[in-house]
Amino acid sequence: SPWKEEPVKKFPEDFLFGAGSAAYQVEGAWDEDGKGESIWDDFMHNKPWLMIAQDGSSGDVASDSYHNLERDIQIIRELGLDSYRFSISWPRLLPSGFPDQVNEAAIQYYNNLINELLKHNIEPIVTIYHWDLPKSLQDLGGWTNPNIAQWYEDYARIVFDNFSNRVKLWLTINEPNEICYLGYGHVLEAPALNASGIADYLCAKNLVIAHARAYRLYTSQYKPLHGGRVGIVFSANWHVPLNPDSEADKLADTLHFQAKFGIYANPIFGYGGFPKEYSERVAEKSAAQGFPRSRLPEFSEEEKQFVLGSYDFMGVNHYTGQLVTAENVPEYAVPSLLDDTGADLITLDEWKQSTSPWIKWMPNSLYNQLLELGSLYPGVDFYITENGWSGSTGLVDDDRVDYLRSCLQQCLDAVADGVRLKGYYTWSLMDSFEWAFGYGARFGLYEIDFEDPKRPHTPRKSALVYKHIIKTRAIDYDYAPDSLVMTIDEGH
Ligand SMILES: CCCCCCCCCCCCC/C=C/[C@@H](O)[C@H](CO[C@@H]1O[C@H](CO)[C@@H](O)[C@H](O)[C@H]1O)NC(=O)CCCCCCCCCCCCCCCCC
Repeated sequence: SPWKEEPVKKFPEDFLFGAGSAAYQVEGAWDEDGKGESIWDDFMHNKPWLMIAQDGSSGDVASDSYHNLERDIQIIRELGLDSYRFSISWPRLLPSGFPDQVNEAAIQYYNNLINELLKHNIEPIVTIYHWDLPKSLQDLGGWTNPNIAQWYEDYARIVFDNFSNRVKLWLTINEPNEICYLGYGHVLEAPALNASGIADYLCAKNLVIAHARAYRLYTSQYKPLHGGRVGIVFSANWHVPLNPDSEADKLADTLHFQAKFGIYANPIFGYGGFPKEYSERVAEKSAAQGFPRSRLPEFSEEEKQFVLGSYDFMGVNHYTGQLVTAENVPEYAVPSLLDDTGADLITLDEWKQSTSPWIKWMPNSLYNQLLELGSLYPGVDFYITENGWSGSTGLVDDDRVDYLRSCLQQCLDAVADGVRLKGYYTWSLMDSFEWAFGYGARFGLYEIDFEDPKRPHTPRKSALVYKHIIKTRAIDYDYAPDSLVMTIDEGH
């Protein structure tokens, strides 16, 4: 392999280096040009007390990308990215949620973005759904209503009809666990349903079927014409038993992994349906709690076969890791997913803390995660679709530089050890609306001044370091930029 023969490990020429964003986090223009209301518009406007930031912020204007397409293209070109990840807003494209009206202004905006990227040889990778469900569909039950699989396929068809002649890499859904568990099981994300152990499980089944419908639609009708590839994005943070010799900790780790990852990945990439151990656990708990059937729904044999194998690759979002234990587990709500797992999560004080309370720097977590995924799903191609470090305002972001280099080194090491990793997208291109944390957690390679109506952008040190890595396709730990000035290089 070329990876092992190089004295300094280098990324191959066809490895995609990118950066990412999501519509609600950057676009703004929340009610302009015919856009419909999303569950995040509703959450921020009507339930602000649920926000962690408690500052009344919202994505109404965000980074104002809807009005600053040229600026976004400029910074992507300055960085020399091979690829840019962005999402399409379902309520911007289909204001009612259904294809009865298709918003021409949305088609125009995404067409312009895609065309500009291609003009500069930047490969678009498009997320079809990154959390901004039309509120009208949530009023009908959202992801807990089995009809959503059909609604999502209808939406995906409009997306493919308009953009698949130019977009070759598709991500159906971003982070099922965060959608279902944090949004339907908790109040940490929209729609804040707070019905864990029931709504999150209904969501999980409907979501993987929706994904499979979009995948099969693409494969039968668009792939023969355009030859693209379709995947789904999971959040995969690294977990190991706190005490590797404890059978109880090992079981808690397995069940926790299945609850947060396996119930989404196994139906598509594994042996079909929900994972066996977790299904048995929830069935036992449900019976003991007086439910007439398991709270975890079942797949029919036909559904299992329809979903199984519905992928061309797996997108992986990775930020951190935790240790899992069955000891001193808090009294979780009953029923709830956490109660079903019987697990508690621990982090160590010596791991560096980011601005986001849930991200600590667990050494080597990305390498370990990639190795585990590579061995669980041999032959599958992977992309790191998100990885990043949150800080605060300021341009000299040395922690982010260190984290970036370390994570890219772990990618190189994983590939050298046989993992089929095809690309890496840092999160994120620019500062953006960080969900329940508002503008308090900054992930951007570019800083955005949210106080200024023009939303000016300024490169951080990490932007220059990432640019150098992309250009040389290697990690030079001694590289330090002379200044923080960014320009577009010849050929970009
Ligand atoms: C008695 C027990 C009560 C149980 C309460 C359960 C609470 C669960 C807490 C779970 C916290 C973990 C949240 C992590 C979410 C991330 O996976 C997710 C990643 O999303 C992607 O990342 C980008 C950066 O965030 C984002 O911009 C991008 O769009 C997206 O694709 N991130 C989010 O969902 C953002 C909002 C998270 C809100 C979390 C609130 C955390 C509250 C405090 C947690 C304490 C930390 C404990 C650490 C260990 C826990 C796992």
